Amino acid sequence: MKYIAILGSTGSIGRQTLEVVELFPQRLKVVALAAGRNRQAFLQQCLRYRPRLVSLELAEDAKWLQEQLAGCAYRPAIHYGLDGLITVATCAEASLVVTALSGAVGLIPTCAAIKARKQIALANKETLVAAGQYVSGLAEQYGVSLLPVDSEHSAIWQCLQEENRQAVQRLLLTASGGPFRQLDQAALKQVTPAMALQHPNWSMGQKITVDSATLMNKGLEVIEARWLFNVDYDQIDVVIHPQSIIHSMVEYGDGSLLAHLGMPDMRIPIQYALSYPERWFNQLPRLQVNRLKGLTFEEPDTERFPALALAYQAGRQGGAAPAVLNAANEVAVHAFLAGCINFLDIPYIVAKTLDKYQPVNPAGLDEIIQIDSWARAEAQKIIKRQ
Ligand SMILES: NC(=O)C1=CN([C@@H]2O[C@H](COP(=O)(O)OP(=O)(O)OC[C@H]3O[C@@H](n4cnc5c(N)ncnc54)[C@H](OP(=O)(O)O)[C@@H]3O)[C@@H](O)[C@H]2O)C=CC1
Ligand SMILES: CC(=O)[C@@H](O)[C@H](O)COP(=O)(O)O
Ligand SMILES: [Mn+2]
Repeated sequence: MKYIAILGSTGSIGRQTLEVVELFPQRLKVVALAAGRNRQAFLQQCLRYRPRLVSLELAEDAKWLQEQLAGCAYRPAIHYGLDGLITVATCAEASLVVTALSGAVGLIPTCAAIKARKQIALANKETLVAAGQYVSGLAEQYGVSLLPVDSEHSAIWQCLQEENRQAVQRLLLTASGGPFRQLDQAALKQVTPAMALQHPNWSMGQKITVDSATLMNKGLEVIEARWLFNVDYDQIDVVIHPQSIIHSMVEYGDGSLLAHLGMPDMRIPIQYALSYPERWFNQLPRLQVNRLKGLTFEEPDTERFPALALAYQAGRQGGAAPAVLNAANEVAVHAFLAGCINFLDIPYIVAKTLDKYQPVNPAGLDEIIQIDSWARAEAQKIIKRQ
């Protein structure tokens, strides 16, 4: 039996993780759950999975949950806030923590889980973008594996052969291109949040869906791949593949390309991270290769979608530049969703925040968090000046 804690259980990845848990009741058990503000959904999850330890973002919601469960035989320990996330991430009973929070809020609890020697099923890519060097060093120090959940990274992980690691030439991340792949600059300026939230192939949380539309998601994934697989940026390429059937590829030095194909269904990579090193049978819908109409590929256009180039630039610059990129992007996406800025302002705000940043090599987590806060404040100032 694997005992699991989930950070972000009410979100897209969190809910799909619980679906996978339901497929394997003899093998997976939920022992701790944490969520944000969706207290109704969280209450239902608590009643269904009966984790002993739970947490919500706000104290008032934790109190509300306590009241809802007052008459029940089931009485979990209820926490809240950042301390609550850390408590769930370090839950004594859990051997594996699924990090499914959205944004850099995942960084501190993930580090706490690593220090508590939990295996990490990592969906929260922003953790590795903001602090890739620190987090991968910490994982090595504590002998903890970072098991990829992100579909592209799961694909690469499955195409990497340990005996051939030296022969890897490059990683090829596929990108759908998002809903605006074929729009010109003038049309991009006019797109609304509702349009940006219509991903062509995947149903996901709001932040990552907007990131997919700007191609920032692929930029964050390039940085995530650099740290998960310990490769140089020169060895990571992005190719647009609008069908999202090939989830990524690994090119070897002899000219062989290994690709991972599957339905665009996050339960598959989530299950693999939970089952690893085993591969379990399931009844999920299968990819019918004979029914595919065609798989196509294009170069990404970084003129129309500059976020991808910004992420490569920040990644190559190193130090705290990726943390700045990530923080500014979180603020800009939030402002776009709130209707305060237009779609093209997102990469503009990220670029301007990076311009203001004085390069530093952060000494540790505290400094990374300080720089993250600084970048958020700078991005807000730029938005106010718009
Ligand atoms: N969705 C997908 O298919 C994929 C997602 N990812 C990555 O996985 C991560 C999660 O994405 P996704 O599931 O789409 O995101 P969602 O927005 O759907 O879910 C985010 C989760 O985090 C919780 N949360 C947010 N802020 C806080 C906080 N301050 N304290 C406690 N809980 C909080 C939310 O709680 P609540 O809703 O209760 O407020 C929710 O449970 C992201 O890093 C994303 O990039 C990677 C690949 C695919
Ligand atoms: C499902 C998943 O892993 C997402 O990160 C997805 O890849 C987003 O799609 P894009 O390829 O459009 O960024
Ligand atoms: Mn992905």
